[in-house]
Amino acid sequence: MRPPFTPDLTGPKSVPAPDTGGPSASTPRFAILVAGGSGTRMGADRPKQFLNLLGEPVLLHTLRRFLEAALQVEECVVVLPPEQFATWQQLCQEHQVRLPHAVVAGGATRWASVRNGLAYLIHRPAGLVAVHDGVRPLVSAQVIEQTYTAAAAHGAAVAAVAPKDSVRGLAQQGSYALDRSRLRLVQTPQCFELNLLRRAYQLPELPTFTDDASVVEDLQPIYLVPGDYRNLKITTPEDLIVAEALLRAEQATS
Ligand SMILES: Nc1ccn([C@@H]2O[C@H](COP(=O)(O)OP(=O)(O)OP(=O)(O)O)[C@@H](O)[C@H]2O)c(=O)n1
Ligand SMILES: C[C@](O)(CO)[C@H](O)COP(=O)(O)O
Repeated sequence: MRPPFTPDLTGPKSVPAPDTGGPSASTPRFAILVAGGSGTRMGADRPKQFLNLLGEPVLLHTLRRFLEAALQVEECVVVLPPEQFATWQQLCQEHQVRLPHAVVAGGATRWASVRNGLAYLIHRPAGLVAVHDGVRPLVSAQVIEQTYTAAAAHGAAVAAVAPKDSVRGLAQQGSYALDRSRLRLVQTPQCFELNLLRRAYQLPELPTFTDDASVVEDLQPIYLVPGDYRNLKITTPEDLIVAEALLRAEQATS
């Protein structure tokens, strides 16, 4: 694996004193933005994290959400496919990005990318870490804040929303109705005590790991915080159209 590099480090790096107690208001906050995927379902000419969303790459919007709001994120790690480092560096120059972040090489799966991002935080003795999809550029500061706060209280907290549609399970013959009042659609951020997430990511990868909550849940119950229907994951082409509309609406009211 290539060593991590930092395309732009304008802010001073502070190393906090070791934290001996549980999480508190002063617990350091970290963020891992995973953008190591290839965007197969989008079918674009480049990974969807670099697609243009109202003048800026999707990933830059996401980075701003974490670093421009008053969330006190001390260190932000962006995970990218190693062959895309140069693209991101160029985009950062083009858009004059002054947001301090480290860049780390991703892996073959989201799990491997998160694990690599986590490894970058090795020098941090404790804290709270948010894992967020680089392709969820519309996450609000409120959802991020509430997820960090809940993780401080419960160890593991994940943003989620109730399904709006009816839901059916697949059976060998046909399908059957599920009680949607007992189901939630899981989003990111997913926030954890740093050492809990480290322990979870030391276990072997399973095919059932689709997010971080599924990696952690054998070690710690997952607390759900209200997510936001606007916090969509850009996955297929129509998501980009919806994201543009939502962003325009947000800009019009701010
Ligand atoms: N090896 C991987 C795979 C995914 N991700 C990231 O995890 C998030 C959610 O993944 P998904 O939407 O599935 O992204 P892709 O894997 O890029 O898309 P696809 O499955 O369509 O190829 C994205 O921010 C993606 O970049 C990652 O960091 N490393
Ligand atoms: C992490 C996630 O965004 C939560 O909804 C989702 O599980 C990612 O899934 P994908 O298979 O990588 O699209």
